Amino acid sequence: MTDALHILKVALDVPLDRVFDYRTDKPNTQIGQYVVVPFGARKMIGVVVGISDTTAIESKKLKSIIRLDPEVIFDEQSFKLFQFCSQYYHYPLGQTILSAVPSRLKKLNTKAMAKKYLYRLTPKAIELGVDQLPPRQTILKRIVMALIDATLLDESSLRSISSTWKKSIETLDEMGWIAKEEVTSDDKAYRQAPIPSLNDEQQKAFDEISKTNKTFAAWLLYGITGSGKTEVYIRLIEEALKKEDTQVLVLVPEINLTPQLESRFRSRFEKYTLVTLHSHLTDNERLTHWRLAKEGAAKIVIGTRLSVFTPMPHLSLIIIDEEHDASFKQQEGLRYHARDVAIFRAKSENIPIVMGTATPSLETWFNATKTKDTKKFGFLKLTSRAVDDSALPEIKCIDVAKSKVSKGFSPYLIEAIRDRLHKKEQSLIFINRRGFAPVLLCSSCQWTGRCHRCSSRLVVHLNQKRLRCHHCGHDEKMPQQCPSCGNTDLYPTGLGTQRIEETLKEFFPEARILRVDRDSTKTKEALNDLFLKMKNREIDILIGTQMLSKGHDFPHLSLVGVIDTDQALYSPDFRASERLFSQLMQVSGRAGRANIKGEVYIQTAFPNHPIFEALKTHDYENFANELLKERELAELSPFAFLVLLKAEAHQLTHVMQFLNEAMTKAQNLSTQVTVYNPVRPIMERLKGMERAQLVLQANSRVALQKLLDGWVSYLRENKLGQRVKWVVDVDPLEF
Ligand SMILES: Nc1ncnc2c1ncn2[C@@H]1O[C@H](COP(=O)(O)OP(=O)(O)OP(=O)(O)O)[C@@H](O)[C@H]1O
Ligand SMILES: [Zn+2]
Repeated sequence: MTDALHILKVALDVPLDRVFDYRTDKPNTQIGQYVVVPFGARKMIGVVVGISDTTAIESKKLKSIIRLDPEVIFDEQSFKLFQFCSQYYHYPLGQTILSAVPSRLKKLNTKAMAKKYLYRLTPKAIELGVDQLPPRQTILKRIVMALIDATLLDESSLRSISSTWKKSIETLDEMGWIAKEEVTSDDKAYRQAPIPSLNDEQQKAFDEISKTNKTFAAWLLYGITGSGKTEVYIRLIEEALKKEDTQVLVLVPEINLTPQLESRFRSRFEKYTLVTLHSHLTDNERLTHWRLAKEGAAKIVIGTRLSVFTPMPHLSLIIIDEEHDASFKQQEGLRYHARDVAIFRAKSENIPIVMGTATPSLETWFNATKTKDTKKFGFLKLTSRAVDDSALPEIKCIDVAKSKVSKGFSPYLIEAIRDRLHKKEQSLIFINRRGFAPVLLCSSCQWTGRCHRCSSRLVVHLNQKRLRCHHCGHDEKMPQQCPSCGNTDLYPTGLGTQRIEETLKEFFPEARILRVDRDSTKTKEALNDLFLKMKNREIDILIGTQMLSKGHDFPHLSLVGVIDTDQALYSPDFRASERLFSQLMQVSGRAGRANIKGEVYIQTAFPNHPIFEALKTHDYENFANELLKERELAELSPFAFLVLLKAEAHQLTHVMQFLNEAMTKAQNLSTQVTVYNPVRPIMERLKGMERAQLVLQANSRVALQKLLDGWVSYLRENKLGQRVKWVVDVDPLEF
C-alpha cells in the first residue's frame, strides 16, 4: 500500500485556462497558499487553488513543489471573485489571480520589510512657517505645506510630493522642524477639521443607505459637483465602523487619490487604521497595506481599481467615487471593470455598495432609474451645493463663427480673463485633447508627418523641436523643410497647450501662467505642486487638459474657458458625447467653488448643440434620458451587451483569416448573438502590427456568455493564434 498522495492543483501565470498538478509531502497545505514550482525549465510562482488525492498524471511525470509559503494570500470570498472574473472576462484563472495579488509577492524571495514612520511638524516649525525656509528650496516648501495641510503624512504620501523626499526630511530634521513616529495600527492624531452637520438631502441619503446595511443593495448617489457626496461617504463609513469587525473599501480614480483626499479621510478617522492602495506606492508599501487589509487590521482601504480584489475578511461596505470614470476599466491583461466587479462582490458578500457621481455612466443611470428592479438599485439625489453661498457656475457658449477669433481666442474670453486678472481671481483654460494633437502641416502640398510604424500622425512638440508618435513613442527631429516638396513654410495645425500658452503670454505678459499636460506634469509631485500653487494664488491662468477636470478644489478659480471641443461632438465613438458632457460638467464644477461666482465660456461652432443646452441648465438628467433613447434605437449599451475581439499580426492576411474563422465559428455557435464583420480600427497599424477587430452584440448577457464559453476555447486552440495576437474584451469601453 502506498501513502495517500497529496496533489496540489496550482494556478500559474500562464495563458492556459487550466490548473497544474504537483506533488507535496506537506499534508496540511491550504487553498490560497502560494508555491514555487518547476514549470518546464523554469521556476514559477503559483497559487494553490485545490487539493486532491488523485491526479491524471503518471506518477513518473508528476513533479514536486519546490517551496510552499506559509502565507495564505486569499480567502474563500476572494477566490469566488477570481472565479467570477475569470469566467466573465474569459481570462485564465491563474492569470486572473496573479494579476490581482501585489507584485512583491511574486518575486521569488521576499525580504523582511523596514519599519515605517509617520511625519509631523514640530511646534517650532509651525511657529516659524514656510516663509522662514530658504527661498529656492521648493521641495522643502512643498513638504512643509503638505504637512501643514495634513498634519501627519506617511512615506507614500511624501513620495508623491517628491521622489527626493528623504533628503528633504533629513534637512528638516537637522533644522529641528520635523518629528517622526513609528506606524502602529491605531493611535494616530490627525488634526480635526470642523464637521458640518448634514443638510436634508444628505441626511436622507444617509438614512436610506443605512437602512440597507447587512444586505446587498446598490445605490447611485447622484449629486452635483460640490454637493457633499464625500461627506455622506464619511458618515456612512463612521456608521459602519461603529460595529466591531467591519471593514470598508473606497474605490477612487487614480488621479483623485491625492494626499489631500487621504488626509481628509485620515482626519475624520483618526482612531482607525486606514491604508491606501495605488500605483504610486512601492512594491513593499503595497504589500504592507494589502496585508493589513487581508488580516482585517486596516478598517478602511482607499484604493484605485485593482484594490477591488483586496481580500478583506470583514468587508461590510463598498463606496465608489466618480463611478463614471473610465479609469475603473482595466485596458490590458484582465480587462475588468472595477465598478462591475465591485457590484458582483457586494452581491456575493451581501453588503451595500454606494456609487457617487455628478455624471453617472449611462449604464448606471439606466440601472438606477429605468429598470424595474429598483429594489436592488436605489437612487438618491443631492441637488444643491453643500457650502452656503456657493452656486453652480453660469455657462455660456461663444459662437466662434460670429466672433472674431484670434489665435484660438475670442475677444469675449480674453476680456473675461482680463477681468479676473484685475480682480486677482484665477482662470482655467481647458482644452479637450482626447484624440487631438497638433500636427505639422506643409502649407503648399498638405504633407503631414506620419509615424512609419503606426497609422498615426506625429505630434509637434514645439519646445524640443521634435515630432513624436503618441502611440509608440517614435521620436524624430522636426524637419526644416517639407520632405515632400521642399517648401520651408511648415506650421503646426490646431491648438496644442503650448500654442495656447504662447498666445496667452502675448495677451497678458504680466500674468503668471502655468501649462499642465502630460508632458509638463509627468509626475504626481508636479501635480501636487500645482495644487499648492493654485491654493496660494501663485498662478493666474492655468492651461490644461482632462487631467484637471477631476474633483479638485480651487477656491480662487472663477473662470473656466473651454476651447476646441468640437471634434468630440462628431466622433465615431458612441460614448464620445457622454464623455464630453461629463468632462465639461466636471471642469465647470471647478469654477466658483467657494463664495465667488463662477463662469464658464465654451467656444464652439455649434452653440445650439443639445449637449450645450443641457450644460447651460446643468441638466444631466434630461441629457442622459435623451442619450438613452438614442442608444435604444441604435441597440447599443446599456440596451445591448458587446464583446470586442481585437487581433493583430505582422501580416494583414493572417489577421483577417483569423477573424473570419472566428466570425464563422461565432455564427455557428449562437443565433441570439449578432456577429459583425471584421473591420479595421481607426488606428489600423500600431507599432508595426496590422490590426483588425470584430464585435459581437446581444440583448441577452446570458446568451452572449454562453457563446463566449465555447468561442474563447476555440480561439485558444486555433493554430493561427501562433501568428496572431488577440484579446477578447467583454463590455469594452474603447473600440
Ligand atoms: N452639510 C454640509 N454643510 C456645510 N458644508 C458641507 C456640508 N457637506 C459638505 N460640505 C463641504 O462642502 C464642500 C464639498 O463637499 P464634498 O467634497 O463632500 O462634495 P462632493 O460632492 O464630494 O464634491 P466633488 O463634486 O468635488 O466630488 C467641502 O468643502 C465640504 O466640507
Ligand atoms: Zn508610432
